[in-house]
Amino acid sequence: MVNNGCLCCTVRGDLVKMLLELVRKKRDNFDHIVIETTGLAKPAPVIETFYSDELVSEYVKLDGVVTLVDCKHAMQHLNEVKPRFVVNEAVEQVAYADRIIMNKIDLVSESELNILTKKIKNINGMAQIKQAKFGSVDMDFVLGVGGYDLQRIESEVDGECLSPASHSDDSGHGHKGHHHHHHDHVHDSAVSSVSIVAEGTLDRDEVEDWLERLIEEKGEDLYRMKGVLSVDGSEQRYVFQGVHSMLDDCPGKTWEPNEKRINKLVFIGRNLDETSLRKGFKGCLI
Ligand SMILES: Nc1nc2c(ncn2[C@@H]2O[C@H](COP(=O)(O)OP(=O)(O)OP(=O)(O)O)[C@@H](O)[C@H]2O)c(=O)[nH]1
Repeated sequence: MVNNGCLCCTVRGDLVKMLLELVRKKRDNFDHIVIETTGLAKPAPVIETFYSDELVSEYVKLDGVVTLVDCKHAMQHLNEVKPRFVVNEAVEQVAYADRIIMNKIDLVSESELNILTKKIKNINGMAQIKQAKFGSVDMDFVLGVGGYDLQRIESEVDGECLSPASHSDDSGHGHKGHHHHHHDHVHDSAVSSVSIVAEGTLDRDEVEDWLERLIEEKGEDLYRMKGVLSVDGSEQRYVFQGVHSMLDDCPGKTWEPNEKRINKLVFIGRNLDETSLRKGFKGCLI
C-alpha cells in the first residue's frame, strides 16, 4: 500500500520506495505487481517512474496500463470541462491505456455503449477494448500485456485495433485544441489519436530525424506512439514505440519477398496536428 493511497505526481517517490522494497524483500516471489491508482491519478508520472528511476528500471518492467471504465458514468467525466491547465483525469486514463475494460455494460443501453465506445476510440485508437460486467475479463487481457515491449508491438499494431481511418475528436464542442489560447478552459477532446496506414518504403535517416524532431518539439503533448515501418536497406521491419520524450526502436520481423510493405503508425496525444504528422511521414517516403 502506498502511503495515503493516492498515486499521483506528488507521491512518485513513494512508488519508487515501495517497488524497491518489494524487489528487495521478495525478489523471486512475484510474477507481476499490480498497481491500482485512485480514479484521480494521472498515469504519466506513474509510467515515467519505470523509465526515469534507474534502480526501478533495472528490476521492474512496465507491462501495461489497464483502464477500467465505468460505462454508466464515464461519458460525464470524459466530457467534463476543466479549468485551463487542469487535466481531465478520465481522458488521461483512457489515453495512456494499453487495455480498456468497459465495465457495467448492463447499466447502459446499446446506443449509449456505442457512443461511449466511439468516444474512447477517438481518444485512444491503440488500446484493445473489452466489454465486461463486474469486471469479468480473462486474466490474459490484463497481465502479460507487453504494451511497452517492442517485440510485441508489431502484432499489436498489425491487429484490428488500428483502423485505417485516423481519429480526431468530433464530439461537438465546436473547437479543437489548437484554439485553446482563445479560451479560459480546456476541452480535453483535444486528446486524440492519429493513425497512419500507408504502403511504401521510408528513408531510415529521415525517419529517425523526424521522430527525434517530433519528441523534441512535441514530446510533452505526445502521450504514446507506436509504429511498424518499412525502411530502405533493411529486409526487417523497423519497430518503434515512445512515451513523451522516450523513444525506443528495434528491428522486427523480416518482410516476405512479395509482401506489400504497409507502414502503420499510431500517435496519441494532446493537440495532435494530423496534417503535419502526415506530412512528416510523407517526407520520409522514398
Ligand atoms: N450492475 C453492475 N454493478 C457493478 C458492476 N461492476 C461493479 N458493480 C457494482 O458497483 C458498485 C461500485 O463498485 P465499483 O464502481 O467497482 O467501485 P470502485 O470504483 O472499485 O470503488 P473504489 O475503488 O473504492 O473507488 C458495487 O456495488 C459493485 O458491485 C457491473 O458490471 N454491473
